[in-house]
Formats: sequence, C-alpha cells, structure tokens
Amino acid sequence: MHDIIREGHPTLRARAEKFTFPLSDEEKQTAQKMMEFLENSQDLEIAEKYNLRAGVGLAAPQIDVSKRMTAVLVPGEEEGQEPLFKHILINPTILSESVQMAALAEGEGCLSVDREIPGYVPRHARIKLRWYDLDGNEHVERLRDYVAIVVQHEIDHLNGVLFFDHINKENPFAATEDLILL
Ligand SMILES: CNC(=O)c1cccc(C)c1Nc1nc(N2CCN(c3ccccc3Cl)CC2)nc(N2CSC[C@H]2C(=O)NC)n1
Ligand code: NI
Repeated sequence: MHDIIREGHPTLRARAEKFTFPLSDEEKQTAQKMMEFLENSQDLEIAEKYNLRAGVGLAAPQIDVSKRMTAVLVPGEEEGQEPLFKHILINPTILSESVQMAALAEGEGCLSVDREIPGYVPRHARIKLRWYDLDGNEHVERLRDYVAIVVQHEIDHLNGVLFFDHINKENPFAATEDLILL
C-alpha cells in the first residue's frame, strides 16, 4: 500500500483523471488495497500495531494516484453490524443535491491533513450519487447524513478540494439556523 501523501503535495490539489473501462488488474488491486486500508484503520488492534489513523474514506489522490476513485467504509452503529456504506466508487458523480446543508458537529478530519482545523464544513445534507463499480456496473443511490458527508469529502479530493476550504474564515463555527449539525 502506497503511503498517504500530506497537505502540500501537489497531487492533493490536482483534478484527478477519469477511469476508462475495463480497469487493469493493477487498478483493481489498488482499489482493493484502499478498502483494506480503511478496514485495518478501523480495527483498533491492527491500527495500533501499524500506527494507522482511522478513516471511513480514502481517495486515490491521497496515495498519489490522480484517478477518480475512492473507497468508502462507514461502519454500522453497533459492533458486528453490517457497514452502513461499503463501496469502491469509480468515476463518482453527484447527480443532484439538497438545498438543505449539514455539517459534522465536531468538524472534519482528513488522513492527509496532520493538524486539527476546527470549524463546521457545510455540505449538502442529501445527494443523489452515481458511480461505477470495479466491473463497470453503474449504480445510483440517494445518500443522506453522515454517509453523504463522507462521500462529498472524498469526491472533493478528486477535484483538489480539502475540507478546510469550506470552513468560514471569519467565523469557523458560523451556522445558519437551518444548518443540520450531525
Ligand atoms: C476535527 N474533528 C474531527 O475530526 C472529529 C472529532 C470527533 C468526531 C468526529 C466525527 C470528527 N470528525 C470526523 N471523524 C471521522 N472519523 C471518526 C472516527 N472514526 C473511527 C475511529 C476509530 C475506529 C473506527 C472509526 Cl470508523 C473514523 C472516522 N472522520 C471524519 N471524516 C471527515 S469526512 C471523511 C472522514 C474521515 O475518514 N476522516 C479521516 N471526520
Ligand atoms: Ni480526506
């Protein structure tokens, strides 16, 4: 697994290239390694052993692969439950988005940003997402709340956008009364 690149590396600010199908075996392998990384990062023993920071999303540009692919693994609420969302998203596109905005009440973290940047990151509370899986099958799903926030954070990475770009410079915790805090 390639190392995760950090803030300051130009690839994090580049627009990633679309994939063409069929994907090469190497491209499929990279995708599977990204998902494996998320699984390991969420396993407290493995994460501690390999000093991994936990994440629920990882985009290919974060391992210096400037291609439009992200792995998302949002675990279920309770231990042993099925994940809320576990997909490798190839060429993801947001088809529509709610006017209603939402933000994580505790702010956002990113595996490529080694510092805490406080503040609300306003995102669309609901999105209609289209993506392709490793075999080129098209998927369309409506997402909301935490899963929608994570997917928007990861798609930002494909466009060279980092979470703190969205934080209000004057007042990081500025919130319109209709901003849903999650
Ligand atoms: C500055 N305050 C904060 O970071 C912050 C602070 C408090 C709460 C939240 C909720 C915050 N915010 C935040 N917490 C997360 N995790 C919570 C812990 N979890 C996790 C940890 C251990 C095992 C398994 C798991 Cl699952 C991993 C994921 N993840 C993201 N993001 C932003 S969208 C992409 C996603 C990401 O994967 N980042 C690396 N934000
Ligand atoms: Ni990130």
